[in-house]
Amino acid sequence: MRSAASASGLDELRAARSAVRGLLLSVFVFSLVLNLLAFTGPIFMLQVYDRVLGSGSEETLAALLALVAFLFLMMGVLDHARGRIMARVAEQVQDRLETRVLGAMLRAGAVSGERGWADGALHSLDSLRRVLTLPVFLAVFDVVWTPALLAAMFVFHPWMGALALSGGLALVAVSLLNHVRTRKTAQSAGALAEAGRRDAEHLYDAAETVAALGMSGSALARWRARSTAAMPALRAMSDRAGLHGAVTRALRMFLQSAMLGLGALLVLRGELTAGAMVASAILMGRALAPIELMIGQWEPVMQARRSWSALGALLAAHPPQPPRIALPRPDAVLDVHHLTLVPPGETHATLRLVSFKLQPGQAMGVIGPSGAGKTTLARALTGVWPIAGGHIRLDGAALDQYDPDALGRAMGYLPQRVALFDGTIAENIARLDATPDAAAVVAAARKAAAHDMILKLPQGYDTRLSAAGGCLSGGQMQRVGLARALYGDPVLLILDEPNANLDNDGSEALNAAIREMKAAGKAVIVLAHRPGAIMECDLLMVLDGGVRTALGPRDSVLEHMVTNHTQLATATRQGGLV
Ligand SMILES: Nc1ncnc2c1ncn2[C@@H]1O[C@H](COP(=O)(O)OP(=O)(O)OP(=O)(O)O)[C@@H](O)[C@H]1O
Repeated sequence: MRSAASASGLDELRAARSAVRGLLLSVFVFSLVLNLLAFTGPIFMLQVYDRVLGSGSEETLAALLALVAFLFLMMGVLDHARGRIMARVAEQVQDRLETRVLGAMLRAGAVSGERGWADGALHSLDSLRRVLTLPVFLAVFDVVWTPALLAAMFVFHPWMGALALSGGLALVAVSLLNHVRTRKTAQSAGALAEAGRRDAEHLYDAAETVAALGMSGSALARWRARSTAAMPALRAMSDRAGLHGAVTRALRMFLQSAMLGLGALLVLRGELTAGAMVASAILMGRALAPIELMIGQWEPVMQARRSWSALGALLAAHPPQPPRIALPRPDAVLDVHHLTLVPPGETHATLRLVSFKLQPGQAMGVIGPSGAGKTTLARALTGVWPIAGGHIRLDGAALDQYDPDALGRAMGYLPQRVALFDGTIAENIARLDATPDAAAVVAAARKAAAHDMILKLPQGYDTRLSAAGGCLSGGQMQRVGLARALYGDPVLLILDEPNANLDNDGSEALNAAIREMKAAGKAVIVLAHRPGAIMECDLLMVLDGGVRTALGPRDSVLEHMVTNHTQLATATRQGGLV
């Protein structure tokens, strides 16, 4: 079921793998040659023991040594080249997937707000890239030649072949047994370690609150409890890994001695030459090396397998955006009809059958108590949350008919909690544009009354900010956020609690910006608690419990509310209402 759900994502991953097929083929060919060259040592031993020692010819020994030196040099060169090619394979796979994974991750974050997605996806991509550069991946190319090397040992003597084969099978059996016995512990240890890491990150993000509210003792105790809970599983894993390592090492060393012992017995019986005995021991080492490597590095391989599935699921959940025909920049005509929205992952609608229209030059305020659905409406209007019913049309086109980035450029959005990015103030205002338009940056800052405030900073527009705002106060961050919303002359401006952190000057500048937008034929929506923010609004919509309870010219809606309120208060005083 899981594979069906993530099939399209896995197809994308397979397409990335197919793109490096040529490079992988060359690694395969190199591996073939390398495994043929693996016979160099055994053949040399055969020649030395069975020919040179018998004939006593120093010239033959010198010639053989020169040949062997050349062949080992070739092996070294090919092995190095193989490693270099794999590094390029990893680079290309990452290059092909990175943007797509990051895009899917951003969309996942916008919809679910879950930070775990982000960490998980980047970690998965990194573990895929890493496994491609590990020797264990090259061992996969070598292990296919193991049967050929074992067959050569059967040619020396069937018993030698049988011993090597059963030795290899014993190594694999020990590892499979270990894997089966530790699988559940490994999963729970991994999950607990991951949860502990997330906990620590959340604490770090909230470090200021933790310190200010004297929570460090209880926060650390909470984290410690989780970390202690993970210890037994981690200890069991480490003990098992140690035991497994010790058993496989002992088994491998015993196999080497057993091979020489069996060889010696066969030599004594005259069924094998001394050269073949030594050559068999070398061949066995070579044949079992990739198996040992794969056994030793099993965990990164399993991790990469899990990453492959996780990335497949992420890509399937957020498929590539279909190419859309470029629509002309819209006019500020907004038509929202019977809008119904269910937050991602929820079952209940938080907006129901909400309708309104906005024309160029109009500004509408949206008020309502906490939890009424104001921010939800902003998320729907910006196209961040998918709608469950009804429609939103901007200049006649549904939001998903626009290219998401083009739609974003046509809109200005000031969220309730302004998030800034690592970068300069200018880059932040220019929405991280690689080639910001300086004049437009300054114009947007002026409209948001942020220009003078920015100039007073030591580096002005080049002051570096961090995601948490850096050196800016809450009100300054909100002004920079407003300037960013106004950058690029948007046709529709959506402001969520825009004056929450503004002083009088800031509030006045905000109202001036709304006036300017209206005069330029743009539309503005202000979602607010505080009346100061809706001063410039012509229309007012009241939301309550996700439902529109009033809509009309601002003053008449307010008047109606006041009348209702007065009647309500009078009725309550007179005991008319329960
Ligand atoms: N990410 C979310 N997932 C699920 N439900 C959500 C999510 N965000 C908000 N809600 C729910 O949607 C409803 C409307 O919330 P919303 O944030 O839109 O209210 P609001 O009017 O903006 O409130 P406030 O004035 O306090 O900001 C609330 O009942 C809230 O619990």
